[in-house]
Amino acid sequence: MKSSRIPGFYKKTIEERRELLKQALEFSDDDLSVLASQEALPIETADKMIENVIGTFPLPLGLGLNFLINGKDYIIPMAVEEPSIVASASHIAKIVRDAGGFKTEASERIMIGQIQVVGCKDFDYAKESILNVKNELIKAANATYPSIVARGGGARDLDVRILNDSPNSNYGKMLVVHVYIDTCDAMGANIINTMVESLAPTVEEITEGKVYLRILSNLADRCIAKATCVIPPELLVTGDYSGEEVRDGVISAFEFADSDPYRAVTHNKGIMNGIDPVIIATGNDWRAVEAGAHAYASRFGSYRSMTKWSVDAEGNLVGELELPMSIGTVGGAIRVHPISQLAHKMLKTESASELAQVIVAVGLAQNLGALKALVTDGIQKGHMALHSRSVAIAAGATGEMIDIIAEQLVKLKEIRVGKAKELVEQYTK
Ligand SMILES: CC(C)(COP(=O)([O-])OP(=O)([O-])OC[C@H]1O[C@@H](n2cnc3c(N)ncnc32)[C@H](O)[C@@H]1OP(=O)([O-])[O-])[C@@H](O)C(=O)NCCC(=O)NCCSC(=O)C[C@@](C)(O)CC(=O)[O-]
Ligand SMILES: NC(=O)C1=CN([C@@H]2O[C@H](COP(=O)(O)OP(=O)(O)OC[C@H]3O[C@@H](n4cnc5c(N)ncnc54)[C@H](OP(=O)(O)O)[C@@H]3O)[C@@H](O)[C@H]2O)C=CC1
Repeated sequence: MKSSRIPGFYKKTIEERRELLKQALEFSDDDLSVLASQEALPIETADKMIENVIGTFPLPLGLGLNFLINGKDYIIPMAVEEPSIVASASHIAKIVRDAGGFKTEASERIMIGQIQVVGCKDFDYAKESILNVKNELIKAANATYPSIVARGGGARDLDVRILNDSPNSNYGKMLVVHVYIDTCDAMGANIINTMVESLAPTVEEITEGKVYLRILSNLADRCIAKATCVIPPELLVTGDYSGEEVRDGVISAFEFADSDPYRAVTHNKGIMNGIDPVIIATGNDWRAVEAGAHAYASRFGSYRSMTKWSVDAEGNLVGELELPMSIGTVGGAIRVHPISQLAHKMLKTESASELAQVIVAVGLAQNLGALKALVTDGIQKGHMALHSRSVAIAAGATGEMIDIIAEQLVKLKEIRVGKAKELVEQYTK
């Protein structure tokens, strides 16, 4: 990779952008041929991916630029329908790049499989009995999936919880076995589910209870990725706003989100604006990551901000984002969807852990992009200017008319479909 810093990329034509991408990634024409194809996901492939297929649903694929993470350049593929997300991520990545880039780290990648047991005669005895044969159960789980063990992963540990133990509980008492599994570079749902299903009969026998659910948990709190950035205030100057004003506004916005779930949910939606498009472009399961991220944001008892923004002793703005990141670089649709294969090739990540770290860095950038706009000019200025093109299309503009109508809407400060329809009518008269 040469550099992810490609100034004015957005002002080029699509052909010119592809050429610049080819140069930046040192790709051949063949590498990018899937982008030029009218049918990036062949219908025959789509028909094998899900059920009752009648077509495909294309999304725009844009590039998050300027990302420097742990000293390495990344061009970030982002599949998303909403305007201004890609621009905003690139905008903040450019600022953070000048501040030395994002720093990231990740925990080991341990996912959780759950086995639910009900109707035990003695729950404490059942728990003790499972823990007494923990090593045998781990061995048995690994025997059902030798290939993941050969790759250096597999079941590592096991734990037992008793739920609804209090006499005042509304629900029946149940025992839940947690199997902790290293799924290597796979998200691992199928690996985990195979393992916990295989253990179920033995667990029933030992606990003298009935097993119902045998499934992974999407609260992947042992599969964590964390990104940080430290930005001097002079890099945050925006129009007439000083860097210190922007920094303090961002911190206050964080404190608002961290104190109020009504704000936290919008703040966190802004973070997922960055995360989901990368998850989708890389063929990963965005429902799994979304569910895990929001549950993790509630881990201290109320729903709070996923990010943390503070000031350090030198007056720099410090941003942090830590999230469960149950993604893979293999498995699921990753090697099936041609665009996802290209996305992985573009990212050049060497492991699922590295990809997880890139994704949280994009989430952190996206949050700052939104907060910086919100504490200065407001969200409408940058966002609506870019949204104006979609509004023009929704009003019936086509071809060169789209940009003309969009510009008129921005000038008139009336970016709405009704106004756009009037302008389209005038234009076509
Ligand atoms: C839109 C910007 C970036 C403009 O911001 P700007 O200051 O006008 O940008 P600039 O002209 O100074 O350009 C700086 C860099 O930004 C990028 N950039 C700049 N323009 C483009 C473009 N057209 N296409 C692609 N990239 C663009 C590009 O990398 C460029 O560098 P260059 O290439 O020139 O060296 C800014 O206003 C912004 O970040 N706004 C926030 C947008 C946002 O957050 N959108 C999300 C949708 S709103 C939402 O859903 C979430 C929310 C807001 O509710 C969350 C919350 O409440 O917390
Ligand atoms: N609640 C949820 O989130 C659920 C999600 N799902 C879905 O499950 C899918 C993900 O499951 P997952 O088990 O990851 O996918 P797969 O079963 O498709 O793929 C994982 C397989 O890839 C192979 N593999 C090749 N290289 C590696 C490597 N370096 N590290 C790890 N494995 C490797 C392994 O098989 P081998 O060793 O044999 O080569 C492994 O079993 C997603 O599509 C998701 O949507 C399904 C159920 C529930």
